[in-house]
Amino acid sequence: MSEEQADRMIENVIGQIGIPVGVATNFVVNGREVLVPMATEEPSVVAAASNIARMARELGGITTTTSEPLMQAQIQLLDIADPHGARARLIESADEILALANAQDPKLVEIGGGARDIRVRILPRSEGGSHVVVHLIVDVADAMGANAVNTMAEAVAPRLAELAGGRPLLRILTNLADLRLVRARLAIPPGALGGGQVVDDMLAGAMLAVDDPYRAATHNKGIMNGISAVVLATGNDTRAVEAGAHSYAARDGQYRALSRFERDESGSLVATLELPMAVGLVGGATKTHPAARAAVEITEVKSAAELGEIVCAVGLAQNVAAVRALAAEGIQRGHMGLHARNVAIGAGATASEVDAVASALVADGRVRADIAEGIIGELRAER
Ligand SMILES: CC(C)(COP(=O)([O-])OP(=O)([O-])OC[C@H]1O[C@@H](n2cnc3c(N)ncnc32)[C@H](O)[C@@H]1OP(=O)([O-])[O-])[C@@H](O)C(=O)NCCC(=O)NCCSC(=O)C[C@@](C)(O)CC(=O)[O-]
Ligand SMILES: NC(=O)C1=CN([C@@H]2O[C@H](COP(=O)(O)OP(=O)(O)OC[C@H]3O[C@@H](n4cnc5c(N)ncnc54)[C@H](O)[C@@H]3O)[C@@H](O)[C@H]2O)C=CC1
Repeated sequence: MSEEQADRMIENVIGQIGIPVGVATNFVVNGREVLVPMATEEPSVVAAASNIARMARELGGITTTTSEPLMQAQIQLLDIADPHGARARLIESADEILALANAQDPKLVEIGGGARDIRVRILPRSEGGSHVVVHLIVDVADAMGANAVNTMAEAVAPRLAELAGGRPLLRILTNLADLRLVRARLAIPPGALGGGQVVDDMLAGAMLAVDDPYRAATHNKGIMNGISAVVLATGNDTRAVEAGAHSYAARDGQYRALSRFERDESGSLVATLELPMAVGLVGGATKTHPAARAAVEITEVKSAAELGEIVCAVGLAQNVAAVRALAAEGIQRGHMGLHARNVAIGAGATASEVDAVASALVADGRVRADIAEGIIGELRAER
């Protein structure tokens, strides 16, 4: 991206930060071969996703589904004397409110999207009384949708307040986009994973992440290694997707794993993942960032829904890779093997020394800065 383009994208630009973009290979998603661009600074992430995508091919690759692209804006209403009466009045006027919302975005309506419904929630308020919150549900088509729904929310808020008999306060989308869910499933025979004991141990390890928030945080971080990398590469909003994922992981009141691991009747590992997925092909930086546009082209997707499904497939593959490594040889062998080049550079290796130092670190088995410094010293003494 040129400096001029960057300067138009955000404020007070002083530079740009380069993140490597790798391509995950071996992915078959809903029967289609897909190359997936991943932007990440972390070694072994691209390799791990490619590794499990390869293993999943034997039983047909990764299968995904998605719900409608429905985003929700929240409009908070204050000073309501009769919350239940207000709720009834608002629902009685739903058609008027939807028409007012749709008048804000003729382009979205023209392509088949637009405001679809309202929901009125009455929630207990911690300091006593209740909150009245209206959800405006909008089909955002191929957009991430935040700007689209926020514009509608601000436009309808005064009329909502009038109908409810109070005043509006917050008018903003929720990142807990639980009406815009994406799901992925894969199956791998035990032989490919290292045998039946490895599968049993993967199930036991994954179950700890269902029951224990300390483990769930790390398990889900592994999922987000894949998800955030594709979201970033395609110019989408990583914070929005991350907020959606983590809030969905805590939807029953306890933070849990986003994925589930089981064995099917033939003994194969079956892994599934479901989470909100607010990504778009129009709007935000997806169209303005040249590298993001090129990344989307690599995936050959035609809709935001399809992009979201691929993102989810990569998250699942990444998760299975990490849990397999943890249940088998441990994470350090594969991860540190690929991290060795970073350790070598950090220890001062020059471009011509990096590969030799990394290989020596892997052979030594101790991928550490002090060992790397010693190896560099030896190499230079030999010259
Ligand atoms: C790293 C591997 C894949 C090695 O796995 P391996 O079996 O030792 O390596 P391999 O050389 O036999 O390669 C197997 C396949 O991996 C891929 N692969 C392998 N190397 C490359 C490479 N250089 N470039 C591109 N692709 C690569 C490639 O698909 C290859 O198949 P091939 O193409 O050769 O037929 C494996 O050990 C692995 O999957 N480890 C998991 C690594 C991981 O999860 N890293 C994330 C960082 S750790 C973390 O942040 C999350 C965590 C772990 O805390 C989450 C959690 O706790 O749940
Ligand atoms: N909490 C959050 O997550 C927030 C995120 N944002 C930011 O909002 C941006 C995304 O907002 P958007 O509404 O997606 O962007 P946008 O407003 O740039 O684009 C969406 C608009 O594009 C038009 N459009 C044209 N073709 C379309 C198609 N095929 N499908 C759908 N719309 C089409 C529609 O008029 C639609 O309203 C991101 O940059 C995000 O970072 C902004 C505020 C809050």
